[in-house]
Amino acid sequence: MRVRFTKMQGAGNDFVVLDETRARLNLSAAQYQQLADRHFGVGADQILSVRPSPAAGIDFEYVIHNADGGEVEQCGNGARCFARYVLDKGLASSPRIKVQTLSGLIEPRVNEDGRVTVDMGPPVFEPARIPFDDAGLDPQPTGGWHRWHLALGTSADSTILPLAVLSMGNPHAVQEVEDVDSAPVATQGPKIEHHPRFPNRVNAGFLQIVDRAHVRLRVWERGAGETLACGTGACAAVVAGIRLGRLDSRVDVETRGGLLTIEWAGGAAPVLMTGPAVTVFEGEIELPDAS
Ligand SMILES: N[C@H](CCC[C@H](N)C(=O)O)C(=O)O
Repeated sequence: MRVRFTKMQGAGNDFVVLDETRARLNLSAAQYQQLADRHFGVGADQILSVRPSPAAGIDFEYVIHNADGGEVEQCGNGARCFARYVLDKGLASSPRIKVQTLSGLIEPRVNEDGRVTVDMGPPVFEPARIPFDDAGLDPQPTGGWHRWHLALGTSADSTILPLAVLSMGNPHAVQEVEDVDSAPVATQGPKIEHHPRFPNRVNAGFLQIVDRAHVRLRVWERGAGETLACGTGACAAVVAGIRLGRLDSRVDVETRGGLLTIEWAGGAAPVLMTGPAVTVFEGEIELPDAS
């Protein structure tokens, strides 16, 4: 089947955007994987589908698939590109929209300077809602950092990691490192992603705190591997640092693909994420029929 797409990126996290406002493409997991494949397809970290409003008062449905073909609850960098796309394509009449995702409503707004701010909703800490199996772990997270000490392996000498675990609609496990450039992202990332205490797997963040308003971050993403930036990962890392008492309520997050700004007033307040959203090219691809 022939598929028209728009390639976009937000801080280097890259996407194939599909307009399904007039008709569903009904793609299979294998076809999503094909679109995301950097050798045999277009190449992307995630595939974003723009679908019609599901209910009054909501402008669009926003559906996200990882490069591995699996559907997920949320994608922050993708939300900024989604807002840019529907405005540029004339599908939205306002720069501020309400969007339904698997994890609930988010509100992106395209700013005058072209950057996009998204109300990502409040973070979630209850293990069952992340989901995270904390059975048998220290119920009172130690050291102020609301974190659990997780063994990466089963042998006596396996690494024990102090991980902050929370959800931004999708699950995140964040650890503090001295220097992101030397952090063991490629080796520890997959072990954390597939750790049995995360029944739906997890995104693994590696956070370096530079000062109270500036951090550096790398993320091994569930279903995509290390990406140049992760919007929900930036939200989760800043929320964890604020709960630790180490960060202010507005933080610049330096990622390998660009700068994101995260704001959170604490408690049940929403997390606001601001960053770039760029259209790279338009194209068409011949996809093998659903398998
Ligand atoms: N890999 C994530 C989805 C994409 C999140 C990321 N690209 C972002 O900008 O938030 C997950 O499986 O939950």
